[in-house]
Amino acid sequence: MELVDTFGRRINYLRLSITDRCNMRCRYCMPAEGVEKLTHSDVLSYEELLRIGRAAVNEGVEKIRVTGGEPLVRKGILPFLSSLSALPGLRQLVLTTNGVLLEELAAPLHAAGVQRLNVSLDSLDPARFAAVTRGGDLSRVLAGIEAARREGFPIKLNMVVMRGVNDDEVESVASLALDAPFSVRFIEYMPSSGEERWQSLVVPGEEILRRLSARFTLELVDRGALSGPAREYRIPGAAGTVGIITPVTGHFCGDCNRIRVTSTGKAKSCLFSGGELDLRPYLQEGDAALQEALRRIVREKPHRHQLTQENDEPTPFAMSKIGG
Ligand SMILES: Nc1nc2c(ncn2[C@@H]2O[C@H](COP(=O)(O)OP(=O)(O)OP(=O)(O)O)[C@@H](O)[C@H]2O)c(=O)[nH]1
Ligand SMILES: C[S@@+](CC[C@H](N)C(=O)[O-])C[C@H]1O[C@@H](n2cnc3c(N)ncnc32)[C@H](O)[C@@H]1O
Ligand code: SF4
Ligand code: SF4
Repeated sequence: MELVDTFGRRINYLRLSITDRCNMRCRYCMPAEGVEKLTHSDVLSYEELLRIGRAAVNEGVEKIRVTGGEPLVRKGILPFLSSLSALPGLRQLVLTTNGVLLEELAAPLHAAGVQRLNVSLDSLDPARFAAVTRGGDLSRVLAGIEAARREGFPIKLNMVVMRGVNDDEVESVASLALDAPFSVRFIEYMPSSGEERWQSLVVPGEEILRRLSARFTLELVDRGALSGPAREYRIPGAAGTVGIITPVTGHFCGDCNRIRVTSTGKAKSCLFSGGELDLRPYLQEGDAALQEALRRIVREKPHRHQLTQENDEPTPFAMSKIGG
């Protein structure tokens, strides 16, 4: 089976959010307070999430990224990941985390079959890190990244670049790729939670690249079939790579290969726009119904999002609920 949308894009990547809770409150992702907490019964059980994963794999999905909220705060995640990784036909099980709990969980995550980790890292300055994440402890995240490295995980580091907040650190964060095999990615800030004047925080990917080019020689790397949205560059002599993710200024929608499912069971055809389908009623039926629901969401996938820096309409959605 293959999932192909109306624009001929093959959908082989599912981003599965398993919780909307988090042990940090990054200013670009969650409001300081007033996030309505989902109750236990709102959130899908692991059994239901596994059924969704299986249905997606039966439809031709080859890569599942587990995300959140912070996926590592949900109890019982390890047996769930083991079951997910055992799905016949799944080629990649990967996870995005803020790294806070990685020091203790890197080894069991590896044993559970997770193949790669993406870790958020927005500053190398402890005070600034704490400010951006509203209380995050940089030393724990760095210890987590180190533990994941020792465990042999390929690691991508994600930095959301915000003008006047952390953009002066682009070069120093990129330097992490010189000696260690990290793939360091700089992400354009996207509007979240309907905020105003978000445009002033966006540092366009081309500007980030210009700054990196002034410091390093950059050689474009070819993209693979299961690759995410980043444009990646090699620095001659460096152990890792650097890259940009440009959801605002440069559409990668033409190559989009993914759908999303939230922890409450809402399937989303696109991060920003397009339809949402509640999978709960389909979970009451057999797997065939669930697979048909996934085909339906793929049919509704929009060509691209309408977000531009010129667009003043704030987008009313919470990244932490969708999983990025
Ligand atoms: N607009 C948009 N942004 C995305 C999409 N997929 C990922 N992102 C953003 O890219 C950033 C990094 O996402 P990750 O969770 O690390 O996943 P990824 O980049 O797909 O991961 P890889 O498959 O390892 O390259 C996050 O800020 C996401 O919100 C997408 O389909 N559309
Ligand atoms: C929502 S988080 C969930 C996983 C995990 N808690 C983490 O922080 O990596 C997934 C990704 O979305 C990114 N993200 C969240 N809000 C964003 C925003 N407003 N603009 C760009 N990226 C954002 C984060 O940096 C992270 O890489
Ligand atoms: S980006 Fe990740 S760590 Fe930060 S608040 Fe959102 S879910 Fe939590
Ligand atoms: S904005 Fe929508 S269509 Fe574009 S890459 Fe992201 S999910 Fe795909």
